[in-house]
Amino acid sequence: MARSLARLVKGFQSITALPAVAAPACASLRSASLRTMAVPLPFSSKPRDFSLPNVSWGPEMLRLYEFYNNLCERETEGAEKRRGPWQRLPSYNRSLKYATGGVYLSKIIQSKARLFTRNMRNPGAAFEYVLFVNKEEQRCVCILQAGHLLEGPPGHVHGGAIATMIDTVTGTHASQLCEPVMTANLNINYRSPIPLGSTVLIESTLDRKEGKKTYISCKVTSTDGSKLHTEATALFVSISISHLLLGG
Ligand SMILES: CCCCCCCCCC(=O)SCCNC(=O)CCNC(=O)[C@H](O)C(C)(C)COP(=O)(O)OP(=O)(O)OC[C@H]1O[C@@H](n2cnc3c(N)ncnc32)[C@H](O)[C@@H]1OP(=O)(O)O
Repeated sequence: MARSLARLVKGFQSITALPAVAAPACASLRSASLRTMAVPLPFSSKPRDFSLPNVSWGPEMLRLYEFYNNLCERETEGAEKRRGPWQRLPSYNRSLKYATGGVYLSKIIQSKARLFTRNMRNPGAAFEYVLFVNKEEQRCVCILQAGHLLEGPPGHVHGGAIATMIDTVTGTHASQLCEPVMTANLNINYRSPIPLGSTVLIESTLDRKEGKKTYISCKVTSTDGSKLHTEATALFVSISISHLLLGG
């Protein structure tokens, strides 16, 4: 147990040493940058990246994915590929498992733990989404296809499912800007229902940062932007790892 905890602490130290990226999101970024540096990988076997296209994605979801994915790379005059203004964020269902030492924590806490939004086995049944971040503009865009298990009012998406996605998008965005964070406050105005099975855009923008506090605004719209479905504001507070381990 003592050795496990030591490895765990070491693992978290290596994760939190990364600037401006939350632990789950930084896993892939770290592995990518470390791979190019030929340093031993701190992460275990290949996790499934849930934010890549699968058979359940409809034409609108795929079209928007291609649109933002193309903005992740730009071609220079010499046909050389360079990093574009946007970056796709990979997404895993076991955040802890893929960080050094995290596997021990996931055993200590609960080995069956899975990220809420990524725990459906059936592709397309619930939350199908991909996030892109634009660090220059300090904004995030999520393309969401809402599956049939998310029903609230007949034929429409449950308000709690919408809140979950807003929390996920704004929380991921805040995590990109500072250390690990937790949601302190989330205010939501539901303006028009979201048809079940439809694809929508969730856009998050940074309002301001004040010390430990990050304020973010968010809106959910139809993919052509003509229909506003939901508006929200969120406050995230930076936390230390001990806040998670010791419960605040
Ligand atoms: C891998 C994929 C990633 C997906 C992302 C998913 C994101 C999901 C994020 C979540 O859902 S987190 C889960 C839901 N949130 C919680 O369970 C948080 C529970 N609350 C806490 O743990 C603590 O209350 C909290 C960390 C939010 C704050 O505790 P602290 O002790 O760190 O803060 P503190 O009390 O020192 O306050 C710091 C500042 O924040 C302010 N503050 C704290 N809570 C507030 C609040 N609720 N409303 C307004 N202001 C608040 C507080 O007034 C103060 O302002 P000042 O610095 O100006 O004095």
